[in-house]
Amino acid sequence: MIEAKHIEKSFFLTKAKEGRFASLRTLFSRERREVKAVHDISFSIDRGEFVGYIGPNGAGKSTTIKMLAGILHPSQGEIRIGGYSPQRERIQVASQIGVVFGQRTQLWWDLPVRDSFEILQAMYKIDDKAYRRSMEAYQELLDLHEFLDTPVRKLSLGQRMRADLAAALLHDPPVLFLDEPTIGLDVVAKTRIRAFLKEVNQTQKKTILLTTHDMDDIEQLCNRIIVINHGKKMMDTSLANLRHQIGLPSLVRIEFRQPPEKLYELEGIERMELSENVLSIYFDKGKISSPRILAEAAGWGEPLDIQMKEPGIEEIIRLIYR
Ligand SMILES: Nc1ncnc2c1ncn2[C@@H]1O[C@H](COP(=O)(O)OP(=O)(O)OP(=O)(O)O)[C@@H](O)[C@H]1O
Repeated sequence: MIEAKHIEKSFFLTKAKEGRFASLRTLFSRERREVKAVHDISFSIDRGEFVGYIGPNGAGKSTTIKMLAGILHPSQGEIRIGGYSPQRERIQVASQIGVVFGQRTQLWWDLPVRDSFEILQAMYKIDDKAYRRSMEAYQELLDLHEFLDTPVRKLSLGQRMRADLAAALLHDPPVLFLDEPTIGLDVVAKTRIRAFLKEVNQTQKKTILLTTHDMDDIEQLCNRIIVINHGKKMMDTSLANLRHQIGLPSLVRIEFRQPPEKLYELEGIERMELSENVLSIYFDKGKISSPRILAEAAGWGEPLDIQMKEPGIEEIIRLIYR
C-alpha cells in the first residue's frame, strides 16, 4: 500500500555569517550548507497496518510524511501510494490519502466546521450519498454534532483534532498519515482520538502511518514501529520484537501473605527485589517463562496478588537513541 525506496531529502540553507552586520551579510550570502533531513530510507507498508514512525526531534519524520503525501519532492528515490507516485500522479494519490498535521489545521479558520466539510466535498468531488454516509459515520464516532456549526477558530484543540480527522477521512481514503495527532491534548481527548483510530484501522482496514512523541500512542495503537534518527532508519520491527531485541527484562510482581524466608535462585531470573511482602522478579523471557516462575513462587510462600509488566516503550526508545 505504501512503498518508499531509498528516499532522500536535502535542504540547502544559507550559511550564517559571523561578526558585524552578520544577519545582513547572511541575507546576501551565496554560501550554502546542505541539511540531509532524510537519508536513504526504504520501507513497505501493507494494507491495514498501523505503523508508528518515531524518532527524536529533527530526525526527519515530518519530512518523510510530507514526501509520502506529495507536499515535498524527494531529492532521490521512489514513492508509491496504492501504486501511484505522489510526485507524478497527484490527483490519484489525493484520493488514496488523508493527512492530519496535529500542529496545523487543514480547515478554514473562520468558517463553521460544516462549511469546511462542504468545501472538501466539492474539492474531492464526493457524491452526496457517499458524503452523507461519511458524515453519519464520523458524526457518531467523533461526536461532531457538538460543534458542526462553530467556526474552527472557536474550537478546543480536542474538537479541532476530531474535525480534522473527519475532514481527512471524508473522501474515504485507504491510507491515513498522521503527524502528531495527539499533541497538546489532555488525557480524555487523547483516549478518544486513540479509540477512533483503532476503530477505523480495525473495522475499515485503513492503513495508518503515525508520528508521535507520545509513547502511549505507540503502545496502544501500533503493531509495528519504524525508528529513525538523523534521517536514517535505525529499526523496523514489531513492538514485541523490539522488546526482545533490546533485551530489557520482563517483570513479575508477587505479593505474598508473609515475605519469603530467602531469595531463591533460578536460571533466567536476573534479579529480585523484596519490599515488605512484595517480591519484584526481573527475568529474561527467552530463558524462563512467567508460568514457570509463578509455579516456583508458589513454593516460596502464599501469593495474594500477581502483576506482570513488560518493559515500557519509553525505556526501550531511550536505549535505542543513546
Ligand atoms: N523547510 C525546511 N528547510 C530547511 N530545513 C528543514 C526544513 N524542514 C525540515 N528541515 C530540517 O530537516 C531536519 C528534519 O526535520 P523534520 O521536521 O522532518 O524532523 P521531525 O523528525 O519531524 O522533528 P520533530 O519531532 O521535531 O517534529 C531538521 O534538521 C530540520 O531542521
